[in-house]
Amino acid sequence: MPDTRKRSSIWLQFKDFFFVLVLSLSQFRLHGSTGLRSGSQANFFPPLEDAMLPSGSFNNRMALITGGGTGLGRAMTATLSQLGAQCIIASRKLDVLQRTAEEISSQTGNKVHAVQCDVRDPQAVSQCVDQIEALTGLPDVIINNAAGNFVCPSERLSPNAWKTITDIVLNGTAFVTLELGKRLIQNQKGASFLAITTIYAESGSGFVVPSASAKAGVEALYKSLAAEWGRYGHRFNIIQPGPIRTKGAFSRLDPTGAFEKAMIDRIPTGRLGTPAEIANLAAYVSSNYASWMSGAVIRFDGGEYVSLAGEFNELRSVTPDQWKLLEAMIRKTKGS
Ligand SMILES: CCCCCCCCC/C=C\C=C\C(=O)SCCNC(=O)CCNC(=O)[C@H](O)C(C)(C)COP(=O)(O)OP(=O)(O)OC[C@H]1O[C@@H](n2cnc3c(N)ncnc32)[C@H](O)[C@@H]1OP(=O)(O)O
Ligand SMILES: NC(=O)C1=CN([C@@H]2O[C@H](COP(=O)(O)OP(=O)(O)OC[C@H]3O[C@@H](n4cnc5c(N)ncnc54)[C@H](OP(=O)(O)O)[C@@H]3O)[C@@H](O)[C@H]2O)C=CC1
Repeated sequence: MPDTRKRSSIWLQFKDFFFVLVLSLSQFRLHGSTGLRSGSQANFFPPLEDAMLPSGSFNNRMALITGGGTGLGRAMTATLSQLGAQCIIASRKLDVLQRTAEEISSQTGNKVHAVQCDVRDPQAVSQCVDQIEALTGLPDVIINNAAGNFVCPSERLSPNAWKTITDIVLNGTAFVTLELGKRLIQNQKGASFLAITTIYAESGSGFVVPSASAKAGVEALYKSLAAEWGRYGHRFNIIQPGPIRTKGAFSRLDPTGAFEKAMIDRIPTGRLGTPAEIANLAAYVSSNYASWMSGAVIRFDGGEYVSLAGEFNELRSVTPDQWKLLEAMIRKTKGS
């Protein structure tokens, strides 16, 4: 390579490295390196971490949680297990699942089973359900939580990138739901189905377009089945979480941490959600206390969605003195 081209390629690599470094350092300086980052108004809204439902609420009940080895799925599994459920967690990485299952079982005293399953593959899903039937019988609670996502400008997406995300999120949820739904119907057993989507399933969002499209499809699937399969004893509900720190989500959606402060600043409750909070909500929706709830779409986001939606919401930054001036200006227009 000629010297000038070599020098410019080294400079480009250095520039990329410098960009990431500056983003990471500014983030560290503003918020510290770890922990639940929050603004001062978060003091009004402290998260409660303990299980909300009475103990034993899930005694003699079986729950399947896809993606239950990590993040939010793990928290939901821990709560259901603590409340008496026998849980089955399913995803691709058996070692991760087994570690989580052992940790939760040893804390709650209730068995957690680990079953390997790639939800993109309908045959694997069918085999996974065979395994579940043999281990525990058909579940009473199904939580479709597994997902894949990354931020990427849409013009950079390959067909396989699109297919990978939509296969995990939409097809995966459909395969699990249809396989279990059919077998439950055959056995005349009702169940609670819950899908974890996200707030942008409703609004759409740039830079996560395969995820937004697939999550919107999941919502249509669950609302449709809520109408069709009530007659078989099935309930279908949806939780749309806002941002909750997990390694899986944050490492793929904000890898440098540079966008986090702006995100928290626009959340009216001034903080991220916690895994325990969504686990309590998922437990309630999946429990018999919610037996009249079906077809519901529950937004659980600290107010982020409405905050992003209202075009005047940025006026929060106007000070009382500035309001005096603005009001005077507006009042002067009387009669004009
Ligand atoms: C503004 C601040 C935001 C802060 C956080 C906000 C939080 C709010 C969150 C809201 C919603 C969240 C929704 C979520 O779903 S979060 C959960 C995220 N968790 C996961 O994604 C876990 C599982 N993910 C994975 O296993 C991988 O990331 C996977 C890529 C989705 C699948 O892995 P695998 O099957 O091994 O796929 P490949 O690596 O073979 O890739 C397939 C295909 O995709 C292309 N690709 C992969 N990564 C990227 C990328 N970053 N950019 C562009 N393209 C990518 C890859 O090249 C392959 O395509 P091809 O064969 O054409 O090369
Ligand atoms: N954290 C957040 O801020 C938000 C999260 N959500 C949603 O919450 C849910 C959980 O996300 P979160 O806990 O943050 O992220 P994680 O990355 O921790 O969870 C995703 C899980 O999906 C599993 N998974 C991925 N691909 C497959 C596959 N092909 N087959 C089976 N399982 C698969 C993964 O396990 P494995 O790798 O072993 O397969 C993993 O356990 C997702 O539905 C996500 O969209 C929604 C809004 C906000």
